Amino acid sequence: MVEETTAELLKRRQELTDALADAPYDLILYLERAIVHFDLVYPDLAAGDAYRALLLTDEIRDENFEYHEEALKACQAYTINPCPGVLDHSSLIQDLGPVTNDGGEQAYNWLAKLASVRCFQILSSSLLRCGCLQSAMKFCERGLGVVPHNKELLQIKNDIEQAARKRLKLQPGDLVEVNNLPDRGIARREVYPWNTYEPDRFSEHSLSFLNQELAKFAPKCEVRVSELPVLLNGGSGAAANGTEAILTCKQLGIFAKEDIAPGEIVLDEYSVLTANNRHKESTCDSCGTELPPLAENSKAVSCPECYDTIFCDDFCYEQAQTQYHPAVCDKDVDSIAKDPDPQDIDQSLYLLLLARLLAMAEHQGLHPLEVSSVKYIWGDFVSPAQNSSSNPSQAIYPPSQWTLPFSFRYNIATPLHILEKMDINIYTTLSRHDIWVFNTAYAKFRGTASARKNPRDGRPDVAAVHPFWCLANHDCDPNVTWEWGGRMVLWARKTRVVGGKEGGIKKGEEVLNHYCDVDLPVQQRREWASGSLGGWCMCRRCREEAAEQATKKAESEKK
Ligand SMILES: C[S@@+](CC[C@H](N)C(=O)[O-])C[C@H]1O[C@@H](n2cnc3c(N)ncnc32)[C@H](O)[C@@H]1O
Repeated sequence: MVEETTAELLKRRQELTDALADAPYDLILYLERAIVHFDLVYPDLAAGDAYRALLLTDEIRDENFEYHEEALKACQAYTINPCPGVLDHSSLIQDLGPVTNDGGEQAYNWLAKLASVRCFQILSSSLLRCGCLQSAMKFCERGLGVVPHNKELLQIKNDIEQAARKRLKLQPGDLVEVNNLPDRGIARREVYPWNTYEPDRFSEHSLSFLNQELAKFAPKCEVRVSELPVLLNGGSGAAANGTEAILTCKQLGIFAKEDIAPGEIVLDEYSVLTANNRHKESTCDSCGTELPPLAENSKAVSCPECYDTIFCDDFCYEQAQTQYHPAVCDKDVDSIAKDPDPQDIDQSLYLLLLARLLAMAEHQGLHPLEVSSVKYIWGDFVSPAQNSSSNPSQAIYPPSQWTLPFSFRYNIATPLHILEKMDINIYTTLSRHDIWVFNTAYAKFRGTASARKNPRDGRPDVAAVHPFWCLANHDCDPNVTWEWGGRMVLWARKTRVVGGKEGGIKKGEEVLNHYCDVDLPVQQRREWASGSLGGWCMCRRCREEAAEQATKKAESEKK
């Protein structure tokens, strides 16, 4: 029964998405799709639709806005009396006061105002479900500014306050201050049921493409299916220290096709999927390397069209020109998300990686999820069934199985703002720039991006995704080590961490990368893996060291 309903909602979602492709400025369609997304338990996507609808209400009401004509025309396809069903909601029309004239532009201004309040209702209730309390409260208050007695908005305000009291552990008399409300929320991390862009990563076709590419910068390696231990969620005892059989899963990994000598370079990868969150910082716009001080013999070049954009040398400039730069050249996107507040550093870097991906897609004429640097990345997705498993009306939001960090600012408002700055129409390009597309890219970046700290103040300010480097799985006794400075280089270790054995990688062995500092003790390595990978590392070294510690602890307790 429940399944049927989901199938019906998914069908309706597709119909509305198709209708939006034909009528991209129709705010009613956006609102209808928002409701469907909400019912399908994707409140993040509902908020995205309601926000696009809200922007269209502004377009209708201000004739100086860029899409005024188009938005008004789309709205005029509907009657005022009766108005579209999605707007005739609870006591909204009564609260706003009826329209006095049901013909001309005045009447459509009224309809746009009514629609804006409906947007505020959907935005505030959806963002509340994602845990973005500050944005939820701000939209709720904007709605109450228009219809102060609207029961639904008053109820949402009360719910936001309750959620805030719980989350901030406030005492009964404490005031809930909007500007102190937490705004970091969480959304579902999944291959959406309608996402047709995810490849079958284990197919012959995918593996042959990946291996063709890999051969260019890691000639002794190949991509193969690998069997990995399932990361353990909060385990202890036998399950955590390896005296029990461990669960495994299939993923991709990198393997040696030939013997690789100790100290030999295994992989040398160049990527333009980079981000820099400092404004006017002297790093190469393409590869992210710190530029040397200007000197007469400097190889650095600047773009002849927008002088502020600097590249290490002609190679980096060429890469930028062929892969992304023309899409952002002289477009005033440079200052967006730069010099963030300390608590926003990670989000700003992921956002700037998304901005780079959008520029690559635009310049290369591809859907963002088709760009080869992200297409084959696994985003640590959870199945849609598991994500929507709880009963929507009784669930506590956001539920614990949701794992994608989400905020109104970084997942909705700023990506759309960046597109506008790039002169991209955010309505007619919905299929490429829907919120689920941004979320999918974020999921892929979250598990794979590497960041570099600025040596002057220790703050991470440059990030990059190297799609092949990140195919090499982690092990706490790695057989390689790496360095990122313009290019990501992996070397075979001369000596292994465990037992000081000789390094090198034999033909057929897996390349064992390290994503954390392997000199840390097992407990700290596992804490890191829990935060970054989503569970305790179950590699042989972790299991053996945990077992050793458990034995020592048991012996000392006996004494
Ligand atoms: C950067 S990717 C590595 C490539 C990945 N195996 C693939 O198929 O694309 C990181 C993800 O691989 C998996 N992984 C890597 N090393 C692992 C390990 N030692 N144990 C379990 N899972 C691991 C985790 O799911 C992690 O989030």
